[in-house]
Amino acid sequence: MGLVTCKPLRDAERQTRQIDTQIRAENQANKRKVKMLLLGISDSGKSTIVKQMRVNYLDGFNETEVVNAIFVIRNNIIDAFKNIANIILHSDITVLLKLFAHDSGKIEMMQEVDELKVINTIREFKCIQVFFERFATHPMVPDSIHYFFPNLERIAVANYYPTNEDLIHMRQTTLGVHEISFDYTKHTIRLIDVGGQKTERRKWIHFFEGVTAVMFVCSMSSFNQTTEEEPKSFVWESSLNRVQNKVLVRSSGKAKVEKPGMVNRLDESVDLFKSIRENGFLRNSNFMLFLNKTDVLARKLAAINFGDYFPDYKNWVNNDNSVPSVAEFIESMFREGLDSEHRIYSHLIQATVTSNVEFTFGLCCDVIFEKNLDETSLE
Ligand SMILES: Nc1nc2c(ncn2[C@@H]2O[C@H](COP(=O)(O)OP(=O)(O)OP(=O)(O)O)[C@@H](O)[C@H]2O)c(=O)[nH]1
Ligand SMILES: [Mg+2]
Repeated sequence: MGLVTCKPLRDAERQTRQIDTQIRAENQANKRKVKMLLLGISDSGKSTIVKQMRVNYLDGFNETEVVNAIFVIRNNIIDAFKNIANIILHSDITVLLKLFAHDSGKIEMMQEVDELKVINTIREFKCIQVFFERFATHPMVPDSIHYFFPNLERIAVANYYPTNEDLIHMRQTTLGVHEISFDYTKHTIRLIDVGGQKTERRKWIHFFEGVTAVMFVCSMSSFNQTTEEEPKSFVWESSLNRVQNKVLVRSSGKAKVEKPGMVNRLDESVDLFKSIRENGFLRNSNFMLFLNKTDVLARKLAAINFGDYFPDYKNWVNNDNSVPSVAEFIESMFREGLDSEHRIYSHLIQATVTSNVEFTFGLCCDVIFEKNLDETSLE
C-alpha cells in the first residue's frame, strides 16, 4: 500500500525538480541575453560593424551572400564611376564618360562580358587616374571606391570571387531591420542593425524597449557632405520627438552650408543622436558613440580645412586640423547640451578593419557587463 502512494509522490517530486531546473535555466538564459541597437544616419558604417561581428563571432558569409556580392560590388563600382564622370564631365568628355554620367543603368543591364569590358576600359582612362589624384576628397565620391579602384584588376574578371574584405567594403543600403545573435563570453548578444535613411528611421522606435546598449555610429568624414532637407510637411522624426515631448534645437557649432535647405551630414548625425539620447525609452541604456571612418577623415584633412565647414572649429583650443583634434571637436558637438547624467562612451574606429572593431567591441562590453563606469575618453 505504502509503495503504491510513494511512487506517484516520487514522480511528482522529480517533476517539480525538473520544472525548477528548467525555470532556473530559462531565467539564466534570459539574464544572459543582451540587446544592442546599432543606430546612425545612412552610410555611417552600421552594417559594416555587423559584418565584422559575423566574421569574428559567427561563420562569416555564406555562399549565396558571396555570389550576390559579385553583382553588388560591380554596381558599387559602376555607381562610383557614374558620380566621378559627372564630376569631371567638364574636362575630357568621351562617349564612355557620358555613358556613365547619364546611362549607368544601361551598363548594369549589359551582358557580364560587356560590363567587365566597360569597367576595364574606364580604369585605363588617364582622366580617371588624374581624378583620384585631384578630387579624391570630393563629397560625391563614395568611400568604397578608394578600396575597389586599386583592386579592379582582380574584380573585373569573369571568375571573380569576392573575399571577406571585399564584402566588408561593399556598400549596400539597409532596408528594414536585421538581427544577428552570437555568444560573447557569458552572454548571448542580439545585435540589431537598422536602415539609416530618413524613411527608415520611423521603424526604429519599435525596437527601443529593453535595450542594454545603443551603439551610435557617425561617419566623421561626412563633414563636407550635405543632404537636401526634407520638405517641412514630412517630419520624419515626429514619432521619436513625440515620445520625448521636446524637439532639440542646436544653435552653436553648426556647419556652414552653401544653399539654404541643405543639411550638413555631420550636423544631421549630431541632431539625430541628441533626439535618440533624450528618448525616454532609452533612458537606462548604455550609450556608445562610434566616431567612424578615421581613415577617410585623415585623407580628407590632408586636403581640406575642417574649419572651412565648421567655423567654430577655428576657435578650438588645438585647431591644427589633425584627426585627434577634429575628432575631439566632433565629440564635443555630440556632448554639448546633454544632461550630465547621460553618460556617453566614445571610441574612434575604422569599421573596415576587423581587429579594430573587435578591440573596440571588447571595450564596450567591458563597460556594459562589468559596469566599469569610469568615463571612457577617446582612444
Ligand atoms: N574607408 C572606410 N570605409 C568605411 C568605414 N566604415 C564603413 N565604410 C564604408 O562605408 C560604406 C557604408 O557603410 P554601411 O555599413 O553600409 O553604412 P550603414 O550605416 O549601414 O548605412 P545604411 O544601411 O544606409 O543605414 C560601405 O561601403 C563601407 O565599406 C571606414 O571606417 N573606413
Ligand atoms: Mg546598413
